[in-house]
Order: sequence, then structure tokens, then C-alpha cells
Amino acid sequence: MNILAPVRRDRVLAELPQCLRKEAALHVRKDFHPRVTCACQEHRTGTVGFKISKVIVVGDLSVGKTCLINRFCKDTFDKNYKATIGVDFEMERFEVLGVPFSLQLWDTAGQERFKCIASTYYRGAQAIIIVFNLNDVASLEHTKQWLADALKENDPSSVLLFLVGSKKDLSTSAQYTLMEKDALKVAQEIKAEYWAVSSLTGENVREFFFRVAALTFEANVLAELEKSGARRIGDIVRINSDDSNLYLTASKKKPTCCP
Ligand SMILES: Nc1nc2c(ncn2[C@@H]2O[C@H](COP(=O)(O)OP(=O)(O)OP(=O)(O)O)[C@@H](O)[C@H]2O)c(=O)[nH]1
Repeated sequence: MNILAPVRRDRVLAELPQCLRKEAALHVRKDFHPRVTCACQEHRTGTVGFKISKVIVVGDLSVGKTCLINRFCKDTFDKNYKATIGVDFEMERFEVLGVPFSLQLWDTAGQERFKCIASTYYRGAQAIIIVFNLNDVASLEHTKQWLADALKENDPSSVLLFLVGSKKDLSTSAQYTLMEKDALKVAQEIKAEYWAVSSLTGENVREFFFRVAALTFEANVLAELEKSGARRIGDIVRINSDDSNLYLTASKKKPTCCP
């Protein structure tokens, strides 16, 4: 029995969506990792098509986490603030390089009094989205604490991190430029990919979630290939050197599965 909803036509990814800023990206390759493309073409993606990947969205109260998820999943925007109590989640089905792929987007409460309920849902995330308000520098400063809390429940070496500035529509371009400088620094420090969005206008929302889906999918397929022995150790490594701002990189070795 298929309990999953069918993939919508506008959730089909045939190409790798690009990062927003090269200075703070998980990687800057133009295409999917060749092994991933190859595995998809040859239908060797194992259980990836049946799995549901968990993504958690954290950040200060009222930064716009719920609105971000609702803009992408329901194409709606509510200007009235209703605090999330505990957690909520939405399922999104994609098709990436012909393979079905599901994301479970967990919207968590930013309010202190609901935080202890929300944090019990942090475990098992494959990606963490840390949201701050581009018009509130304190919310950017708090992102490191949100990340530290989320990482207590997850494996820091395998989880993908995204730092998202929200409410871009409320910044003038001068204000935005200033805030972006600080945000890029934080993103580089925590090794997260940086995005700036507006859920009011929809700017970058679709592009952002497509990038999350694509990179999570890529990591899943590479992990699957590793499990099945088709992959050499070293395909995905975290780069810790100070002079590099890329966080994930591909092995330079020629993939065994491709010509
Ligand atoms: N102008 C503008 N307002 C936004 C945007 N995103 C969210 N808001 C407003 O900001 C307020 C808070 O948004 P929410 O999405 O509920 O915030 P949240 O982070 O989920 O809040 P908690 O549930 O308390 O953690 C609401 O009044 C939204 O309408 C945006 O992109 N632009």
C-alpha cells in the first residue's frame, strides 16, 4: 500500500539548484555528484526512494519559521502571529533525478516556554535550518545557541546546516548589505549554507527548499552507495581548514561506477 502522496509536477528536480552565496555554501559544484547522477541513472539508489528525511527548523520566536514552511508547502502567508506550541510538521514529496524523495519539515517553537517540548523532536535530523530575522541582529546572535541545542540530539558530522535570514522584504538594500556581512561570517563559522528569503513575497523560498531537498538527497545517495560498498571513503568530507569556505567536497578520484 502506498501511503505517500504522489509527487507534484512542480517538485521535480532534474538539475542541482545552485547556492545563494558562494562564500557560504555547502558546496559549489554545478551538478550533482557524478556518483549520484550515475546511481540514479542505473537505479542503484537503494532505499533512498522509500525513506523520509527529517529536517528541523529552529530559531528565535517570531523570526518567521512557520511562515517560511507555509509559503513553500501551502503557498500561503499569514500576517498575524500565532506562536507554534511545541512542534508541527509538513511532508513534502520531491522527485530528484527520477527518484522519489520525501522531506518531513519540522516547525519548532521559538518561545522559551515551549522550547523543552520542541527539543524532544530534534533527534534524527538530516538537515537543520536555523532561521533569524534579517532585521534583528539579536536573532542572528542567538543562532549559535539554537544550533548547539539542536546538535546535542544529532550527529554533527553528518547533518547539513542552513542559516536562513528571513523577512528580507522589510530591509532596505543598505540594511540588508550590512546584515548579510555578519550573517555570512556566522554561516562560515558554523559551516552552514546561507540564504536570505521573504515569505511575504516568496523571494528565494522555493529555491531554498529545492536546495535543501537536493543536498539532502545527494547525501542520502552517497551514504547508500557507501553502505553498499560502491563508494570509496572520502567522497564527502568536512573541510576544516581555515582558508576554505566550502564545507562539503567531492573526492577527486574517478567514480568507479561511471565511465
Ligand atoms: N514582512 C514579513 N513578515 C513576516 C515574514 N515572515 C513572517 N512574518 C511575520 O512574522 C510573524 C511571525 O511569524 P511566524 O512564522 O509565526 O514566526 P515563528 O518563527 O514561527 O514563531 P514561533 O512559532 O513563536 O517560533 C508573523 O506576524 C508573520 O506574519 C516575512 O517574510 N515578511
